[in-house]
Amino acid sequence: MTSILDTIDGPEQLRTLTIPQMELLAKEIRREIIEKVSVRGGHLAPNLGVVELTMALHYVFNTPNDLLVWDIGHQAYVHKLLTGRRERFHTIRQFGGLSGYLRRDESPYDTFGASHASTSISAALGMAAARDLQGERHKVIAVIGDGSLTGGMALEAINNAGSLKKNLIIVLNDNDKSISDNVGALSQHLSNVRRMQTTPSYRRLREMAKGSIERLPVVGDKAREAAGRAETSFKQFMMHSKSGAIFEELGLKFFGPFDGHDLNTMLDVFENVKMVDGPVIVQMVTKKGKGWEVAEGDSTTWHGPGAYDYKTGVIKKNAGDPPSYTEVFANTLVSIAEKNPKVVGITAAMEEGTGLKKLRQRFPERYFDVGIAEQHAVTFAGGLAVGGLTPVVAIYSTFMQRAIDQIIHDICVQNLHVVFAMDRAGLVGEDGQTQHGVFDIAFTRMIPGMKVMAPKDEEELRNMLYTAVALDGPVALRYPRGKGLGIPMTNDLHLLEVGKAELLSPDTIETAEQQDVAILAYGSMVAQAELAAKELADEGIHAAVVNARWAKPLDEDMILRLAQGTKHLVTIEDHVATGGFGSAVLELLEQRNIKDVEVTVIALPDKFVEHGALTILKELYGLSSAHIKDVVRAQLNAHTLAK
Ligand SMILES: Cc1ncc(C[n+]2csc(CCOP(=O)(O)OP(=O)(O)O)c2C)c(N)n1
Ligand SMILES: CC(=O)[C@@H](O)[C@H](O)COP(=O)(O)O
Ligand SMILES: [Mg+2]
Repeated sequence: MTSILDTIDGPEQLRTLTIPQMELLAKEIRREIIEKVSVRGGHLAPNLGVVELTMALHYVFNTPNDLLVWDIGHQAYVHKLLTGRRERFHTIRQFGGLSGYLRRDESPYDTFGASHASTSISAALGMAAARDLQGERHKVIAVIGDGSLTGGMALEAINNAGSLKKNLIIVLNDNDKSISDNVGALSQHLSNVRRMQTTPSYRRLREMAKGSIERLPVVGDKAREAAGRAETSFKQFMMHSKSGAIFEELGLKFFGPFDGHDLNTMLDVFENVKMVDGPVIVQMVTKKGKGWEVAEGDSTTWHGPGAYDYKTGVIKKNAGDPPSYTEVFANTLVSIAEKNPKVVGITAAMEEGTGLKKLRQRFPERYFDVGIAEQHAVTFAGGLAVGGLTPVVAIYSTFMQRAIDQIIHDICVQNLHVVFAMDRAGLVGEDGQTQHGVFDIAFTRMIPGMKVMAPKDEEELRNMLYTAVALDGPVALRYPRGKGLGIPMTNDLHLLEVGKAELLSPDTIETAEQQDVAILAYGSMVAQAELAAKELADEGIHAAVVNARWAKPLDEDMILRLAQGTKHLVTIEDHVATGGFGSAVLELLEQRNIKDVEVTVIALPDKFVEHGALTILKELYGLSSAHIKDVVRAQLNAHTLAK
């Protein structure tokens, strides 16, 4: 039997449906998402929560002429299904398939690329300003979550919108959740607004609203018919109620809260809001994970699960996998904090992802979730450091990009002792171009006073964190997404010497200098370098292997000795070539005027790397032992030919 979803090539078909048909479609969309996402994982609960909201938006607004701007875009799967991407939906987050976020090059309905939070209002306001300057008349609608509203950019944009007075509709998708529980005073305020919905005074207002539909601005017949009379009229009251006072004070009109799963209400509200002049905020209350019990019951676990069995609701796990770098980091931080009462941890709304939840559980008073506010997190850490504490700021590499000036201006210029623990460094796989953490060596290494390191495995991560906490001044450390190498862990923690690399093979620097080539590997690339060297030895090619440990300060002595001894260097890192570890090695050779050394830098090219399984991406971009071997052979062949 043909489903309604099968008949939807775009919003124009959606707009021909009746409310009962739309309700059926909502069920089909949920089933489609639950089944397709189960294969490789993805952002499940956020999408189940916005099925009706997305339908209502595309129904009422004339997309893509009216511009719909989603914040983050992790909740845009329904939007994709309704805008001509149903056929390819099963490819989502896979190499060559649909992106898990929004991309302007994927569809004209994706008006603004995203995946980092809190950008939608700024982008939408810019679009509204461009529209007005050019005499155009379309609507611009930003859809932002309650979590994303905690981000500074969103608040900066509201500040700007309140004074610019452009026609702009901001839909607040309020599910009372970030990935974990939402935090902060604004979130608390929204909870209070939501609570009004069930208070007696609200119910009284609702009663009063009955029968006064004639006072509404003109609405389309369909929407009027579809709308519940009480709810539609109630909006009029809410417009001037105190619930959104904080926004009204800033010059925006506030409507809500409304039930974000009730199509009748939403169609009417959006039809009305369309006709309001100036910037407006509409609060839609939704439930993360809506429609699937398991996800509704634990939306944090189901925010972005890996593959799962959609029949049983069990997330697939490989038994016996080594602990992840995140887990090792989190456990180590707790044991360091147990001995050192000055250590505190900061997360920007990522207590699960960074593992900092463990610190919260052990030392709640020494744990700070500042919301999606990376810039604030860093400067807040600066304040903690001035106050005599040792802050460890745990932020994914990609999100740390947000806070480059805070790192420079607030921490490094003042040489404050703050530890930057950058998880998800390197390629992250399915999350793709915006989430790969491939710029952090460059943006930390360039700053005076910063120390920069990366561990070769999870055991070394423990010692690096221990070292970083024990040092003084700013220290950055990066480690990858996913499981460790399965190295047996010791209970000891020991200090690493600053700027000292580890020669892995051969045993002494004197022998290493005599090898055919030296492979200098940074962080998680060390394992590939060791493998390559082992296999090259079978071919009679002898390679020294170095675990670089530090991108700043470099182990200049070791690098120079190997360069001058072997005359062949290969560097490898999971980071862009520009400004990375290899770049640092080249700068050193240039500064010392060493010219007669052949150096090949294996690193990511000057482009945004697409999404896909890590194995595919690493192979494609040469972050593999096979590629190291090819490079070494080419260097040595060229050398032989030149002789
Ligand atoms: C700058 C930034 N920091 C952190 C994240 C990680 N992150 C992804 S989704 C999310 C929660 C967003 O909450 P909300 O906006 O309420 O959306 P919901 O998932 O509840 O629909 C976070 C913190 C991000 N995408 N961007
Ligand atoms: C949307 C977003 O930014 C996060 O949900 C991100 O996808 C999390 O990545 P991890 O799965 O690596 O924690
Ligand atoms: Mg939310």
